[in-house]
Amino acid sequence: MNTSAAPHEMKHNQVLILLSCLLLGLKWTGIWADERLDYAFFAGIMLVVGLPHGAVDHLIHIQLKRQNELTLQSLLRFVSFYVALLLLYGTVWFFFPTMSLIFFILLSCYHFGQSQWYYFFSSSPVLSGIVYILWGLAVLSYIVLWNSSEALLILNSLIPTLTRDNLSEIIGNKWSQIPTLLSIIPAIFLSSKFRTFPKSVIFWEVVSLLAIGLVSYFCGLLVGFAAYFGFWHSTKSLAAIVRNLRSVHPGYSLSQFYKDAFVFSFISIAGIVLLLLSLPHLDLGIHPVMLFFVLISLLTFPHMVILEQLYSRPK
Ligand SMILES: CC1=C(/C=C/C(C)=C/C=C/C(C)=C/C=O)C(C)(C)CCC1
Repeated sequence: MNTSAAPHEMKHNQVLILLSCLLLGLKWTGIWADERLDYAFFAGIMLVVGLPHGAVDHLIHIQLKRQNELTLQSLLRFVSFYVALLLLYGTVWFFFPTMSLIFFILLSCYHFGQSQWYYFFSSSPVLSGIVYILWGLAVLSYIVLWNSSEALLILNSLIPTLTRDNLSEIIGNKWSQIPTLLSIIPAIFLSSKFRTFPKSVIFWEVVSLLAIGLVSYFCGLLVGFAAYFGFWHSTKSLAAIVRNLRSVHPGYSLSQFYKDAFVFSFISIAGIVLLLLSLPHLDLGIHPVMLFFVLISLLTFPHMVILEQLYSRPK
């Protein structure tokens, strides 16, 4: 348990809740109605925090390995490891898309839960792993199941058998109730923390889930995902990364972070834009947003391995 992190996580949650209210206000009043704004918001979030938060993994890696300096040799070794994992996972996606999607979703849920609730755990990797996955599943279900038509359109281009009819046969037509059911276990977990954490910390975690749910429900798939991914996941991971680097390089600042993140953010953006532009010529029959998620999953796979080491490091 890391109770000393609770106050700043609570403040962070409050700021993000405020941002979510602002977003909901813009949507409800009709000021934000143009669909092009949804795409612009999605792209903006990816550029400003989404991609950069995963672009200093090389620095975290050398810091965790207790090497003081980044040498050309250590950078090359790291990049080879990254590219090897990326290519391996890319090949698996190509041959086994359904299995890869399930793997990606479970890993993402774990990664999402970890960035939000890491401070509730210090040991017990099994319990924390289960709780992280369940938290992530609840949040992802708000985003995907409350926007199921949009989500199916994207998913269907990768897995043609994934249709509403086929899914209804498995889970019936009670889609929209699944997110509420999935919220029960994180809620039970939070109530078990009343004795060890201040009530206000628990309260703002509940409101955070509510805010993510409301934005997902009212703002559509793209904005719902971008708001969760950008506001909550990326800024929280980014804060953890900066805190970590600051523990070794006192005075490490946000502007230094963005300078350090520039090269790999630029390479990722250029790669994604290139692949999306060449999509019409590749004849893959895959929806551009789905291709984007596959590309993100490739970049995210090695990133999750590095962040796992950062969060599970003894405090
Ligand atoms: C929203 C959404 C999906 C899930 C996306 C996920 C799970 C993204 C995870 C990103 C991560 C983990 C980034 C890490 O930094 C699907 C199901 C692919 C398609 C429908 C829309």
